[in-house]
Order: sequence, then structure tokens, then C-alpha cells
Amino acid sequence: VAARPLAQVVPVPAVVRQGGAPYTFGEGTVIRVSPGAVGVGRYLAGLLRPSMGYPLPLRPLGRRDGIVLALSGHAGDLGDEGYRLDVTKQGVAITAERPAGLFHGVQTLRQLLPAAVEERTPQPGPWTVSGGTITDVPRYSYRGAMLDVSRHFFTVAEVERYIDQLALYKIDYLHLHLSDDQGWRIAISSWPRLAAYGGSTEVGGGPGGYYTKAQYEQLVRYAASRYMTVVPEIDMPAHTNAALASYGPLNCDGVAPPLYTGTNVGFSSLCVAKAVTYRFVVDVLRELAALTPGPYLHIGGDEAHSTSAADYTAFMDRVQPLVTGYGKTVLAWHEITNAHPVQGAVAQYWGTAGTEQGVVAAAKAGTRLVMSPANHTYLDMKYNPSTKLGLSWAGYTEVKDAYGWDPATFLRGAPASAVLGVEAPLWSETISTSDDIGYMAFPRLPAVAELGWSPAVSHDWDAFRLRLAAQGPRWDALGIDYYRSAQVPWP
Ligand SMILES: CC1=[NH+][C@H]2[C@@H](O1)O[C@H](CO)[C@@H](O)[C@@H]2O
Repeated sequence: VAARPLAQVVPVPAVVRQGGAPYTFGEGTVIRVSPGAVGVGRYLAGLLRPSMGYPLPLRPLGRRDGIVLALSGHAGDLGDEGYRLDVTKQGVAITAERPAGLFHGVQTLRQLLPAAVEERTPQPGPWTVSGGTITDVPRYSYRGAMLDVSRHFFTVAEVERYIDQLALYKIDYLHLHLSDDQGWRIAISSWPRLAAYGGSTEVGGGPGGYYTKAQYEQLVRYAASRYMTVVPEIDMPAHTNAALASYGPLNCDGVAPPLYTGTNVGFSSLCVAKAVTYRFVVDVLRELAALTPGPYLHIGGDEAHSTSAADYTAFMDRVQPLVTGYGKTVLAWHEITNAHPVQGAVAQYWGTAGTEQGVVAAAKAGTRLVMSPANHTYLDMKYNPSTKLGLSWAGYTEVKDAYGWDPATFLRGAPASAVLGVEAPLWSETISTSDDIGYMAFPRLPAVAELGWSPAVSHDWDAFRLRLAAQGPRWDALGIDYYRSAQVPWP
């Protein structure tokens, strides 16, 4: 079995030098780790032991043989997430400045092994990795995936499964859309009805659900163990029916509307004029900030069709300082640029044309961008008219569409330096199971992940589609029910 070319990896690494003797894992292979790399070593062992059937014991650094996970102990040109991977006859050495870099190197090593390595029962080898060197660093530091847990609720186990799938493609931010018209999904101690009542249903009228604080902290820890930072979103002032239904006083007329299980948007708004609204926002953001080790709180801001422009601006002027007051950075959908984005705020672009001059102007004035153009990155868009799941308001999105754009230039006129990275949102109006997530996210999520990680100069659909094809057998082994796009030459 010819060992896989080093450059076959998705996202494609920055620098690949193929050559030299391959390395073959065996009964005696050990995993040697720096003191700070024990967690990554345990993760790697957990990946390889079931399918290889080898003991793969963890050992301290010593002889340079077998698998080495070493932290360099000094700042260099690999940064927080980069790594170097050297394959020789003696073994595979992954070096990095930070554990996240080692973790990303492990994802690359994983992909250099046969797809059978993803099986959870002993598989025949050989477990050979081609000789050579990879030096790899990300193009963007923000490479996100969003899961809408409001329209349909997903359990901790279902989210953790998605986290594991995202880790394979070096995604480092998980944006959880925790509230919307159809469901409030995070327990807030000072406003208990938000989750207890506001989380009691979902699109289609199912049982919904919510995360207790302990469950949410479990998700944050699990994501962190895969070097992913959680970005919680409380969407405001629109997309708030679940909160408005839970507390009558939050409504301008004091009357709580019924819970909503449909899929319309833009009909709800917090009452901008009432003082209680800001007590609500302060309490929610305070409790959420306490649960969020990451730098961002996402305050939504999209589709405020039932909020006047003046009220929207007044609301955002009052709410953004609350986020920064808790030491967090504001993330919001790009409509925030119609108001006054505070210094340091990040706008998440979700348009389709790349011509919104208000967003361009804000970017020129210092607002940074996370790029999520809906006609390229929305994983809830149908692949084609016959796709059962998903929506089509932004058009049909095949794999080539997910890959065929440049985050640096999509928003025309915005400085490339304003772009922090990319994010692939998966809205869940029509998505309710892990299999649904897998079908819509694969193969398009890896395309967006490559746009976030790999150098612009490596962007090439003809090469990418071949590398993507080699991922198919991995997804089969991982039990991911992916869409077999005709654009990809699956093996
Ligand atoms: C930012 C944004 N707001 C809308 C829009 O994206 O489309 C999504 C469906 O594709 C929908 O669920 C969401 O509420």
C-alpha cells in the first residue's frame, strides 16, 4: 500500500517537503511527550490504539524515536497554532510552541495514516507514513463553525460529536447560537423561566431542551480539550420570542406572546424603551461571561425588522459597553455596523453580494470581520433542489461554492487586514440529528476550514477536490453520513 502523499491533508499545509524514508508504526512504538504535551499525547494514543491494536505507551522525551510531541519552549515562527512535523525512519516528530500547535500536528498525522485508523476495532496495517517534513501555520486565527441549538436543541453528546468532527479540520472556534424565537437553551439563574419555559419546545413543537450551567461548562471544557474556544450567542434585540414568551414584562405591552415553533424571522423585539430590558441584558451577559473563558460574547443583532433603526442603535449603544465591561469582545452579525460598533468590536458578515457599503465603511474605520457569506459558508443551504434538508434563500451551495471564494477580498473595498477569519454557520430549522449535521457539514465544512487555515497561494479547486475525495473513506470510518457530491472523485 503506497503511503499517502504528505500534501494530501485538508487543510493543505503551508510548506510540504516530501522525501526520505517512511515510518511504520509497530508494537514497540512509543509516544514521547514534553511535560506540557501529556494531554495531546493521551488524545493521540486514544485515536490510534483502538485501530492499530498497539500499546503505544506514553513516555517522557528521551531518545528521538517513535512519536515525539515536543514543545520548543520559546517563541518562534510557528506562533500559537503552528507546528512542524518530521517523518524519518526513526519516527514522527511533531514540534510546536504551544499545545494547540501539537494538537493541529496530530490532526495532520491522523490524515497521513490510512482511513482505517479511524475505526474503533483492530485493523490490519501497515501503518506507514511517508517520509518528509511539514511546516504549517494558519492563515487566519479565527476558523469557526456555528451550531444553531435554538431552532432544534442538540444534546451535550451531539455537540461533542460535532466538536470531534470539527477538530479533524483544525477549526478553533465553536459558536453556539443559544437563543432565538423558538428556544432559549442556557440556564440563567436570575431569570429561571428563560430555560425552563423558553427552552421547553423547538421548531415543529418537539420537547426542545436546554443546558444547565454544569452541562454548558462540560461543553466548554470538551471544546477546550480539542483546542476550540466556545463563542456563546444571545441574539438581541430581535430573535427573542423565547425570552419574551417567558417574561411578560419584557414586552412593551407587558403581555407574553405564546411560544413559537415556526420558522419565520424578524417578528420579535425586546422593548428598547423599558428599564427592565437592560436589567435582563445585564443579568444574562453577566452570567454568560462567567461561563465563558473565551474572549467573545456574540450579541446577535440580525434581522431587527420589528425594531426601529433609532431603537436598534440606542439598544446597541447601551448593550455593547456591558460586554466590554465584563472583559469580553463584542461579536455581532454585520447589521451592528448600522449602529455604532464599539472600539474592538467584530462584525460577522453574512451577506451574499459583498457590496454592503456600511460594513465596508466600518471595516475601514477599524471594525474587524468574521466572514460567513451565506451563499458560500451557510451549511444549512441545500446542495441542490433535490436536497431534502436545508433552506435555499441564499441559493444552492455545492462543494465548489463553499470553496470558491476568498475571505480577504469577498467584501469589496474592505481592508484585507480587517478579516479575522471565517465561520461556517449551520442553522437548524430543518436539522435535528447528528446525521443531519454530518450530511450538511460534510463535505462543505472542510472547504471553509481550508479557506481559514491554508495560504491563499495554495487555493486550487482541482487540487482540493482530489484531497477532499481522500477524506471520504475517513468519514465512512467515522460514521459520518456525508453528501457524495458529484463534483468530487470519491474513491
Ligand atoms: C444571521 C442570520 N439570521 C438568519 C439568517 O442568518 O438565515 C438563517 C437561515 O439560513 C436564519 O436561521 C437566521 O435566523
